[in-house]
Amino acid sequence: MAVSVGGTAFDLSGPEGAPVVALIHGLGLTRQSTWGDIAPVLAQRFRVLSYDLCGHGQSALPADGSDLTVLSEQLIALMDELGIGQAALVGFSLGGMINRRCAMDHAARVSALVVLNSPHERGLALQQQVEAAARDAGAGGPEATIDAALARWFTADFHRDHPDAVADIRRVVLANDPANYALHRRVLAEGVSELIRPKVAISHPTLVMTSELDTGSTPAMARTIASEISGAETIIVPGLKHLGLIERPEQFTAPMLEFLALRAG
Ligand SMILES: O=C(O)CC1=CCC(=O)O1
Repeated sequence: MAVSVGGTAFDLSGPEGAPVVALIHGLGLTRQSTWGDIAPVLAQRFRVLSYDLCGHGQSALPADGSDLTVLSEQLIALMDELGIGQAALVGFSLGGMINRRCAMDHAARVSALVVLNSPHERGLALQQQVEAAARDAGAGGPEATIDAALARWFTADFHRDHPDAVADIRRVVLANDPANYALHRRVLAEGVSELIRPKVAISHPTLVMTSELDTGSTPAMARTIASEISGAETIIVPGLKHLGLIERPEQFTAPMLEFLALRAG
């Protein structure tokens, strides 16, 4: 692990000189908890950059508030410091909102996008639920939403067969600074509005994936995201929920590798 001048904790692995793939985790998670099983597989072929979002894991708290622009600039500053001109951006959930913001604001720095289990226009009822969760987190921190989140994120089979893995994720989420967690829950709730029918067209090669049973980043949303990006492909992974990439990482790495091998260079 290393820490950038701006206070971002990161890991860089894989062959020097290979195309760079940057991995962006989701709300309340960390680079290691999200990409621990995936980064080593990608690093057999790509130079892999994974890092902790502002105020998450081992990265410094945001200096002055946060939104998708702050989070996208965090990645660009890290790439600048590491001398990375261009990278394929793989973003999970909130990370899949950050990579879309980055593609709009820094098109030339992005070779391709992989948007994983990431939300889009929610409809009134779901939007109100997500905003209520942000208010609950504002009042009670990650404790207030963790039980509902773990039920939404993992299948009943995974809860039964892998209680230790679920407990690990619970610990990671509960370790968050409460104010920072609530702040980023608001970014997750409110940030989608700037991504719907994007004002700046995204035209990068794009793969959009989600899980069949993901109720917050639904298959319909994935198809809509793809419909707004020219030529984007969509894959729906059967039988999994929001954190399908932790439950069955190979279901995500295989199509990602195939896509990135053709498009990340
Ligand atoms: O809490 C949710 O279900 C949504 C979410 C999880 C990680 C992320 O970025 O958003």
